[in-house]
Amino acid sequence: MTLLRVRGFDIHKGCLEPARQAALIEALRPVLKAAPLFSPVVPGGGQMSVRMTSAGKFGWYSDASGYRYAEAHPSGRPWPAIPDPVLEIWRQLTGLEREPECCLLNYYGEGARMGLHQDKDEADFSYPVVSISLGDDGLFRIGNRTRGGKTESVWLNSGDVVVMGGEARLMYHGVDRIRFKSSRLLPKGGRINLTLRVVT
Ligand SMILES: O=C(O)CCC(=O)C(=O)O
Ligand SMILES: [Fe+2]
Repeated sequence: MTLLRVRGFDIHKGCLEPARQAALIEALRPVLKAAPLFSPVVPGGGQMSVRMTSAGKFGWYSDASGYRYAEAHPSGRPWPAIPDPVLEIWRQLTGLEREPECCLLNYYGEGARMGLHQDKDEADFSYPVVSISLGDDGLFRIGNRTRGGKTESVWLNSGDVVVMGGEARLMYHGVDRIRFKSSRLLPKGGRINLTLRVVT
């Protein structure tokens, strides 16, 4: 495991060994069953190429009227609890007493991407966002605190964990593309990214 620091983003390469990655996928199965993936509509009216769901008290949600945290899945059912092996990573890397209230699960299938954005729907930016990559490689792009300017990119591989805290907390970031089927963790291919967030 090596720590790479890019513009304040702490990138823990190879943080999770293969057995731990497989255990995480197992722990996520019941989450996906209770709260199936959906494709959010964005305020402009388009649909995200990433499919998503959440675990925790709050889930991230978007429709034509905007982005927000919601207390229920679009089905109307509450979000399932954040699995313990996921919380364990938060505790290990942040050392914080406070626990995340949202685990957003993004699934990137072939061709999916996520445009540059800031994570700013949370109330307190002094808490970091912890991002866990599983499955196919994803090209993560890091920008600045404001839109535009030079960016830097780094490939995130299965088992990498990024801590976005401090100066990085409000910096633009996104995923340009994935290398579909570069990993065998997910039988059908694709990339799962989990982001752990303190919301309120
Ligand atoms: O997929 C990733 O690595 C980043 C996801 C992300 O930035 C987000 O969900 O806000
Ligand atoms: Fe983000």
